[in-house]
Amino acid sequence: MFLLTSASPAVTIEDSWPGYSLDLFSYPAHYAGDLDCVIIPHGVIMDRTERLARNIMDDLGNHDIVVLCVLKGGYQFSADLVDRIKALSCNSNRTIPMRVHFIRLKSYLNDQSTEDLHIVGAEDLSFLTGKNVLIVEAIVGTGKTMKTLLKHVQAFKPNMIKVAGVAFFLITHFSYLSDVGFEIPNRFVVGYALDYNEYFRDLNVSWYKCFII
Ligand SMILES: O=P(O)(O)OC[C@H]1O[C@H](OP(=O)(O)OP(=O)(O)O)[C@H](O)[C@@H]1O
Repeated sequence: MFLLTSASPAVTIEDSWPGYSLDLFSYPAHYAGDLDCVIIPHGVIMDRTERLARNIMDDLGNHDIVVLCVLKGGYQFSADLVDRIKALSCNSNRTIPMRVHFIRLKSYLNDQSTEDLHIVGAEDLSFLTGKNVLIVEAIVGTGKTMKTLLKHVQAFKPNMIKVAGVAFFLITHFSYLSDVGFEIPNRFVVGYALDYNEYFRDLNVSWYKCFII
């Protein structure tokens, strides 16, 4: 079993990046006053996701994969990434037969990562044995969630593991991240399925810097 790492560099959002003014974009009125700025507009996330899909195809084309979506934060990225892999598969001679499964991990309370990390559902991942696994996560912050998940998945002896994520913090450098969209400053971000105590999951699909903390 091996872990594919460092397939491509990420787009770097510098610490000094002030973000786009909220006035330039639409967002739900019930979040007025809670948000600071738009860090990454939706279109940019989509364009980057398309490229990640191509990188994954280049690495895994013709090998069937099991996509393991990390809920809840990973659901939007997983849906978008799988869509793009499917589109590439439909339009080329190289295809990836895919199966999609979900696993839920929960660690954050307010803006703090807690020691109390739970894996909910799909505890028996024996269907991963001998398979090529693509773990799809929204964000890697402290890395605790991913380390816990990797240990859990590795116990089922898959053939290969790749980790795709929308973003990781500039301060974290983990060798197991193979396809990451963006390196971002260590700020609390919401939107694109990321929450703050379950709020903001209904936000538009860009990423916003959260103002309330
Ligand atoms: O690298 P870490 O510091 O461990 O943090 C990353 C994790 O935190 C968030 O999940 P959360 O625990 O908030 O659960 P959720 O996805 O259900 O919102 C996020 O979706 C990642 O899974």
